[in-house]
Order: sequence, then C-alpha cells, then structure tokens
Amino acid sequence: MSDSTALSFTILGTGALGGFYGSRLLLGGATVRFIAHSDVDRIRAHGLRVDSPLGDQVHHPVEVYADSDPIPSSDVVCVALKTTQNARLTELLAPLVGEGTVILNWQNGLTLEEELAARFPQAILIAGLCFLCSNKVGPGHIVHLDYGRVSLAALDERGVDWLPRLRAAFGAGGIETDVQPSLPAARWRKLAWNIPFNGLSVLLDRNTDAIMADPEARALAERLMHEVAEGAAACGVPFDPDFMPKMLATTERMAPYAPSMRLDFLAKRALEIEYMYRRPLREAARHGVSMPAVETIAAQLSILDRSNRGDSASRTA
Ligand SMILES: NC(=O)C1=CN([C@@H]2O[C@H](COP(=O)(O)OP(=O)(O)OC[C@H]3O[C@@H](n4cnc5c(N)ncnc54)[C@H](OP(=O)(O)O)[C@@H]3O)[C@@H](O)[C@H]2O)C=CC1
Ligand SMILES: CC(C)(CO)C(=O)C(=O)O
Repeated sequence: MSDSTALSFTILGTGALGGFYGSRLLLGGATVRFIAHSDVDRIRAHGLRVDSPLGDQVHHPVEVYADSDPIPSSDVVCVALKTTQNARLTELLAPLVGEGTVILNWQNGLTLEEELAARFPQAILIAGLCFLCSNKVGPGHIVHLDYGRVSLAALDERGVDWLPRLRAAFGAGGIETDVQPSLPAARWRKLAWNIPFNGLSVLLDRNTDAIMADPEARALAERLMHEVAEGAAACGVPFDPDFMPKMLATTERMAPYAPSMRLDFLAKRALEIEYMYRRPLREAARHGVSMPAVETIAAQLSILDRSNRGDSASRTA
C-alpha cells in the first residue's frame, strides 16, 4: 500500500450500507471490490445504482463477486452484512483476510471487533460506526436518504496508523469521518440510540418522529437510554452528562425515520437482536449490571421476530 488514494477495499455485503460507502469510496478513487448475494448477476449486468442527495450514481461496469468466487486481496475488508448473518462470517472472511489485512466492521452492535480479532489474530480490527440513513430498495439499487458520517475506532494500537489513511479515502469520496479514542465507548454510545429506537420502532409500529411526539413512547425511549448508560458505565465507559439530552434533541430534529430494524420487520427479515441487545445485556451482566427494560424489549422482539417469520412454535406458545 503506497498512499491513501491507492487503498483497495473489499465490501462484504452490497446492501444499503455497503453499496453506499462502496460507491463513495469508488468515487474517491479507491479500488473497490463488491461481494453481493442474490443480486450479483443483476449488478454484473446493469451495475450498482445509488441514489443520493450527494448525487445519483450508476457504477457500471463494477467489480462484483459472489462470495464463492476467487477474489483478489484488498488492503481493507469491510463487513457490511446484517449481523443476523454473522454465523457465516468466519467462513466468508477466511479467504479475504491475510497477514495485516484491515477488517473494518460497519455493523451495529457490540463485541463485533473482539470476536473477529479472536478468529483472525493476523488481521487489524477497526470499527466504522456509521451514522447513515440508507435503504436497499431493490436488486443492486440503494437509496441514501441522509447523513453518512463514519466514526472510526481501532481495537488496538495496530489499527491507529491506518486511521488517517482510511479518513483520506472516505474524505476523497465526500464522507466525513472522525476518530474515536475508545472503541467500546463509541459502540456503547451508538447503542444508546439503536437500543431504544430500533426496538421501539418495531414494538410500537412507528417511526422516530412518532416515538418522540408521544410522551409515553418518548419516556420509554429515555428509560431504555438510561439503562444503556448504566450498562456502559459498568463496562468502564460512562457517557458525558450532556450526551443523552443531545442525542434526544438530534432525534427530535431528524426527518421522520424508519430505523433499519423496522424495515427488516416490515420485510419479514430476521432482526438484529443478538448483537444489538443480547451482547450488550451479556456484557453489562458480566460487570454486575442488569438492564431490565432492555431485557424485556429484547424478549418481546425475539417473540415478534419468530412469529413474523412464520415460526409456528412461537404462535402456539
Ligand atoms: N442501512 C443503514 O442506514 C445502516 C445500517 N447499519 C448496519 O449495517 C449493517 C448492514 O445493514 P444494511 O446495509 O442496512 O443491510 P442490507 O440488508 O441492506 O445489506 C446487507 C447486504 O448483504 C448481502 N448479503 C447477505 N449475505 C451475503 C453473502 N453471503 N455474501 C455477500 N453478500 C451478502 C445482502 O444481499 P441479499 O439482499 O441478496 O441477501 C444485502 O445486500 C447492519 O448491521 C445494520 O444495522 C448501521 C447504520 C446505518
Ligand atoms: C442510528 C441509525 C439510524 C443510523 O445511523 C442506525 O444505526 C439504524 O437505522 O439502525
């Protein structure tokens, strides 16, 4: 690797997030290899379409692969699958990761980088926390609605030198980045939004604006957020006192938004409960703190998720 503009990226999962950031990295001059799933042939034939307030793009031809194809190695492998696919991550990443490969994890959740580091000790683990509103609306077709900043946090000192290079590659594609000194702190702070709003959007069947507008729903969101703050503090990464009021104010200003979990539920896709709820519950419990409201909504989400996807056992229970 010579300089930042010459970085190469493999994007595992060409969906709402992977398709959008891959498009921006391409526009910034990086080499980008997309790994797609059901729409690989469609993207090969018609390209990757990304509609965005930053400008609409059709990347065609584009370097796209199925996960079973031989794929040239890249400097950085970006994980952009739903965490519901993580049982397959080791198998999917194994051919892509060599000595010193950077794994940049874009998924929502907790303990993602630690688990990957245990499986791939030869790799350098960096979290890319994405403040993005983007949807995959059809095969090879992504609609970016708003935002896009990426907070970068290295798991250990081996990742630190990579951060300026990654920032330059994103910056060249028009994506703002920042660097977070503590990966666990950054992950818990993002969960302070995801845990209340992703879950409540499914359980209450409404978007963020409607949650914020209803005093009882908003109080529930705040209660969940407070529990996440207690979990984070127990894990050694307390929030600043003004963090939660600021996050609520930002949510109030946001355009009405259907969080990714609501879209997954409406499309009858599996919900990302394990890494967004169960892992934080487990980590807080390991440090002696329970999050009872979070635990309750996690159980409700699991039940709804199973019945939504046609598990007859859950309907008779
Ligand atoms: N969308 C957003 O704005 C944000 C998303 N996130 C997080 O990012 C992660 C990804 O979410 P998102 O992009 O929305 O999800 P999507 O479902 O839009 O994208 C996932 C993509 O992975 C593809 N895929 C599945 N299996 C494979 C495989 N074996 N090989 C290659 N590709 C595969 C899917 O293809 P197919 O559809 O054909 O199965 C799909 O295109 C989640 O953890 C989410 O919480 C975080 C912040 C914002
Ligand atoms: C916080 C948000 C809305 C985007 O950054 C998100 O992570 C999601 O929709 O799951």
